[in-house]
Amino acid sequence: MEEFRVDALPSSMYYVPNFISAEEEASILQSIPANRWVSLSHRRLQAIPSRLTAANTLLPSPLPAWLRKPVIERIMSLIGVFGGAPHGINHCLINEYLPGQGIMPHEDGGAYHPVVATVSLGGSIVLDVTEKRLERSEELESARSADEKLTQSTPKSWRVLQEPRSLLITIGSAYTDTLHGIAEVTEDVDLSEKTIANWELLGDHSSIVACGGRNERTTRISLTLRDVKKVSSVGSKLFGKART
Ligand SMILES: O=C(O)CCC(=O)C(=O)O
Ligand SMILES: [Fe+2]
Repeated sequence: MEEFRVDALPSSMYYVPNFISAEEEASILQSIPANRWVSLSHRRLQAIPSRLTAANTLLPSPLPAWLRKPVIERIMSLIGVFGGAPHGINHCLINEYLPGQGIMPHEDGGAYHPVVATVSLGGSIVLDVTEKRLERSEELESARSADEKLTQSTPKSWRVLQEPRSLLITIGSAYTDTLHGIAEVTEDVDLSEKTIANWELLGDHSSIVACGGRNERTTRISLTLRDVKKVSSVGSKLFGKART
C-alpha cells in the first residue's frame, strides 16, 4: 500500500488509480438500484443495506453480491486497511453528483470506525480536504504568541483528484483531523502537479494537461464503504450472526 500513499497529506490517505476495470465499473453502475434514491437539495443518495437509525445504529443485513465482488473483497485484501475494523465493511453510502453539485465540508464522525474507502464511478471530481480548526481554551489562546496565531490562522488544505475507477482510503488523522467536501462547480480548474496532492499517483495526467488543467464535471457516483460501529443485535439475531 505504501506506493499509493498521498505524501502531501497528514497521515494517511492512499489513492489507487484503476482499482476496478471499465467493465467492472459498468456492471456496478447497472446494479445500483434505480428505485432507492433519496433526493437531497444538492445531490441524491442511497444507503446499503439501509440508513442508520437515529442512534447511529445499523440494522445489519448481508451486502449484495455486486458490492462484495469485486469491490469489497478487493479492498479487504489490501493488507492492514480494514484489519482493525470490528465488522469489516458493513455499510455503503452511494452518492450521485451531477455537474454543479457537491457536498459541504464535513467530517464523517464517530458513528464509523475511522477508515473510509471511496470508489469513484463515472466522472472525475476534486475532493477538498481542510485541516480542522482545533478548539482551544481562551487561556491557551492568550498564551500563544502573535506569530503563532498568524501561522495558525489559515488552516492547511489539499486537493485530491478522484478519477473514475479509483479507490481513495482515508485513515487516522486524515479521518479525524480534517474536513472533506466537494465544490458545487461545473468544472474543476487549475489542476496541476503544484495544486493536486495525488498528482503523481493519478492514472491519467495527460488528458488533464491536454485540457489545460481543467476537468469538466460529468455525473459522478461514489461508493463510500465503512464499518458502522454500532450494530443492532435484533438485526444480528435475525440474520443469525452473533456480532455486537
Ligand atoms: O462522494 C464522496 O466522495 C464523498 C462522500 C462523503 O463524504 C460522505 O458521504 O460522507
Ligand atoms: Fe464524508
